[in-house]
Amino acid sequence: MQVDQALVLDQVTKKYGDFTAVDALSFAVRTGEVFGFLGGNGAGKTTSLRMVLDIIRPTAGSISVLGRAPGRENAPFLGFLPEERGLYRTMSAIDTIVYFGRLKGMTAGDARTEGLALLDRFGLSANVKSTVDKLSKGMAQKVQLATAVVNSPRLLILDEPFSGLDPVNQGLLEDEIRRASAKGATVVFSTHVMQHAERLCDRLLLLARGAKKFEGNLDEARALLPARLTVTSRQSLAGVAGVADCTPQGEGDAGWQDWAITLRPGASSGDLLEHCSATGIALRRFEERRASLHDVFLHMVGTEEPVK
Ligand SMILES: Nc1ncnc2c1ncn2[C@@H]1O[C@H](COP(=O)(O)OP(=O)(O)OP(=O)(O)O)[C@@H](O)[C@H]1O
Repeated sequence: MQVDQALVLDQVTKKYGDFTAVDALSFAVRTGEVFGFLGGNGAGKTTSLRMVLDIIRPTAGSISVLGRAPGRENAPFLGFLPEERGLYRTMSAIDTIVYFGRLKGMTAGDARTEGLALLDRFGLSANVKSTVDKLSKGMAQKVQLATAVVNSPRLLILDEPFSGLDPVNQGLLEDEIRRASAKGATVVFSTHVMQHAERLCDRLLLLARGAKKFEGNLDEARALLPARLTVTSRQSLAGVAGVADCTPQGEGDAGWQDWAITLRPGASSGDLLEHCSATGIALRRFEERRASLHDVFLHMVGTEEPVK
């Protein structure tokens, strides 16, 4: 059965004693999208994903995974890369992948064929028979990624998948996420590195101290921040409607001055440009500085999560 929403959390809370790790969290991941699950250390990302996978149970609220409650029946359709990586050290790379493929209901033959193709794609064709303890950390992580995608899951969940990978392998992982998505999978990945999310996500959720701060797409996230502009004009634009701040930059040149402008929330740079042309304010430069997801994150979440 195809469901419109691959994953739904409804008012999910997880408490450890008196401590609330996840606080009445609600969100939905649409079928086929790449969804970023973002938050700083201790925000509650791993706790949430573990509840989705039925490793731990919520204190309150409900979860729907591919239209069903979390549980073993979902295994054939799911792929999971846990934050704490762990494989049997004395098992070979290919046997490890076949083992996980079998757990998800694949035949040994199919798991082996797909496993060999994955090892080849991940640059590990010379390590097919190497035992995990003979692999570097990054290589072992790629084997673990292969165990997560071997069954071509409908829902692929990756907990901090980029940590521990060098830039080349981070790129390879981004490609793998795009590949899974192109094949129709829904992908949810957690990260505190905003650049990956910026490049990959259709939509994202910002989590802080267990609670949702934002859910939406990148443009919606950027719109949360007041627009910033760099303008070169002969006069200050302070006092013009929509301008919150107008600060001179540098020395100026023959009457022309650079200004760093911050608009009021909701004010648009287009309106400001129109005002300048309508009132005859001469401009040599008018550039909007696009907010990064990192800026949004700092604005919404602040820099610090409580360290426990
Ligand atoms: N078994 C547990 N018992 C008590 N507290 C826990 C337990 N597991 C997690 N926590 C607490 O719940 C909070 C959320 O932890 P979680 O691992 O979900 O965060 P995270 O967003 O994945 O962080 P990180 O990016 O650092 O991995 C933290 O404050 C953590 O200390």
